[in-house]
Amino acid sequence: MSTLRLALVQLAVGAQKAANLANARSKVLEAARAGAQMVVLPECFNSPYGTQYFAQYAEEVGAGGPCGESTEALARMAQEASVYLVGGSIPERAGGDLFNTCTVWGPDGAQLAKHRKVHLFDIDFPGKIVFRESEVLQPGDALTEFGTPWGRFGVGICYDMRFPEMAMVAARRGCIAMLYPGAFNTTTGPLHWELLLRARAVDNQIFTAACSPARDLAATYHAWGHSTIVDPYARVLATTAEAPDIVYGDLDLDLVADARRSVPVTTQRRFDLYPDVAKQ
Ligand SMILES: NC(=O)CCC(=O)C(=O)O
Repeated sequence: MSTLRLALVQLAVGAQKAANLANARSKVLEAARAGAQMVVLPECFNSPYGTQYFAQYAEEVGAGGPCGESTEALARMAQEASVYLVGGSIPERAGGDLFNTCTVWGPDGAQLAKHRKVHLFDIDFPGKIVFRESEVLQPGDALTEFGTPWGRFGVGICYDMRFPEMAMVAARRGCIAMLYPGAFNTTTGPLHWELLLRARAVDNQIFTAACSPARDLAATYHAWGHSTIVDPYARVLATTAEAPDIVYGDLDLDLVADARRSVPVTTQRRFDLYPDVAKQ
């Protein structure tokens, strides 16, 4: 189990939820036919991305199995394709609250994890973009990992990748990769998307991957695209532009130990000098 074929489905997401689910299914099956063993879908894969849409597209999301149209579809497609499926994210309704939530499914269709976006995307980039998820969403309150035959994986959603502590804690707990369904935009994407993925990778000597929706210039939010996989040396292993695509990467898992042997920062930390940094 020292190589993993990972696929990121850069999906064209539109206004019809049923069409988004059907399109996701067909791309997950296509990735599986191409040998993918784990597939990642984008942030907000069943709905356009925007605070005005979340309530309309929201569904309940269980922790122990499917309970709405989208999670039922995810469980079925993981099983049909026989892959580990990181099911992007969907707007989740829980009581009176809404969350931005990722679910993870095993090849038998069992639910392995549920992550609610912890850091909400609230920015004001003068003259470029104002976005405030917190106007309609609540933040999650837990970090998320799941186990596979290849090792443990951490999950974050988009803006979560800006917070190094999250990836650092996952790596110190033994995760070999951080996976981020994400939808950066045409302002922050060119500035920071690849930089952040490579930074999280080099700091922690893990793989990182982020899966975006394809860009739709008719939508209210223009996703950056550029779904990307980075290795533990912070090299870009696979990437794409903004059109619908599937990005494949063959992850040589020995590279995690290899990078840590070559540049042994994991054993050289000086917690005596920064004791307030979580030593997990
Ligand atoms: N959906 C998001 O969280 C977008 C994050 C983003 O664009 C950023 O710059 O951060």
